[in-house]
Amino acid sequence: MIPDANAGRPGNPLAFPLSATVLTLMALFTLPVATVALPAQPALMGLFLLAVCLLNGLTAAILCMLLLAGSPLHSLTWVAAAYAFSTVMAVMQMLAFPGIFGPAPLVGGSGQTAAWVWAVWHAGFPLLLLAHVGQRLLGRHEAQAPATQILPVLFSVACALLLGLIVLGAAEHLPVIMDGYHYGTMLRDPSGIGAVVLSVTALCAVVGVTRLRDTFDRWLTLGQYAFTLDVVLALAGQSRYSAGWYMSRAMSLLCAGALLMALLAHSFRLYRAAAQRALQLQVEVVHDPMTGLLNRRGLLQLMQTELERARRHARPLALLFIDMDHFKHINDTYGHPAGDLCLKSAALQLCASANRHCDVIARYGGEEFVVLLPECDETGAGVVAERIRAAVEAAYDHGTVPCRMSVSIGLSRFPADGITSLDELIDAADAALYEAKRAGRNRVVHARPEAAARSLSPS
Ligand SMILES: Nc1nc2c(ncn2[C@@H]2O[C@H](COP(=O)(O)OP(=O)(O)OP(=O)(O)O)[C@@H](O)[C@H]2O)c(=O)[nH]1
Repeated sequence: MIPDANAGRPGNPLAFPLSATVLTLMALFTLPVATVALPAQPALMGLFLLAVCLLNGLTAAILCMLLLAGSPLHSLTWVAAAYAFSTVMAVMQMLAFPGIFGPAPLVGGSGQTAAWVWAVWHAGFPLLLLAHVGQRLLGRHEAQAPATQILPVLFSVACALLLGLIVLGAAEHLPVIMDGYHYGTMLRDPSGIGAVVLSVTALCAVVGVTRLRDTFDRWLTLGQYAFTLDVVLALAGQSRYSAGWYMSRAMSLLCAGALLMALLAHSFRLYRAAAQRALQLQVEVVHDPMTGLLNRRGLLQLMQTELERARRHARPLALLFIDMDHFKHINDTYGHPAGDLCLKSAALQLCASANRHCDVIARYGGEEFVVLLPECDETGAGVVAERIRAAVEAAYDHGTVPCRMSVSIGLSRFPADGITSLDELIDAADAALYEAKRAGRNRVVHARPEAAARSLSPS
């Protein structure tokens, strides 16, 4: 379902079964003592609802952001809606629960307002998950634009607000499901039975449709499993502040946190993959894939820096412009793969011949290379150029290429008369290279920039 998140990462296979086992054991240990009354902690309920609200809200927000960003998580749009619904209902329950903001509830005088908010909440969440299952069964999510996918979330928030406000305002007129702290009647009432049936149905539907195929399916299922246990334990407890009631709060938190953990792990993996790709692109954009040398873009970036450094510290800088001789003939006679092999071999000879740490070697384009030699005067550069020429020529004797090959090299230097910029340094070397070709190839020619400048200037 989400290829980008799970590519090559099946996740820890034990995490899901272990978590499900822990939830089951927690429920099994609690059920026999579910009705045991424990000390009332309304302030704890405030903290709990705040946490549930934050966890659900974060889950919904992250899902919405991923949806808007065009993530392939698009089939989770109704899941985002369900968590958004839970967020609003948690706020409603905070307002309706006595003892959080004062002895009386902030809104809704009736003692059963909070119970009705709970009933609506625990019917709405599984219903929205069933909508998610329906959407996956119909496969309707693929074609929708990212912004359209947020509509179910807006719809669920509107429903939660409307239903919540109705319950807050009219709970006194609804059937009685709360007697003091006791809500045992919900076990026989549609409000309780409905919540159980919907939760179990949603759980079975999620398992049946997703078949727990990927990480998200598993954590979504775990969240719904915790939600179902939340409903069962709350009803089994039959009254506020019973063991079952407290354990159901814990389950509610786990439901809110399960998918959030999976989303955070997903976001972390996405971020790490993006950061690695960005680094990789930074390298790729300045390198030639065939030879592994710098490409023209990378070379020009470095050259500018080296020229400024040479100018500032009055140090010499030399440039070799290198072109393979009769390379078209090599391609035509031996084929392009052989031509490529020759280029790679020539690149290796360049690296072996200009081997100072500061030397810069680049593939300028096609069968042209440039070697930049910082801290190297004309004599030294001539030695390196001759070494390169001889090494390329000797490659055939060493059996690394299928044919004889040679290079012509133009050498320019800085400082020199008439050379003040990068372009002039390159042009001077290029002109010298042209001289080398004209003079018969397989040779090194030193630039005479003053002469070149004179010859280029219109008479
Ligand atoms: N195999 C291969 N050939 C390339 C590559 N890049 C450029 N070439 C070839 O290099 C050849 C360059 O030919 P020309 O510019 O005519 O130069 P040349 O044949 O070397 O002749 P001179 O430079 O005058 O000695 C062309 O046939 C290009 O197709 C490459 O990456 N691989």
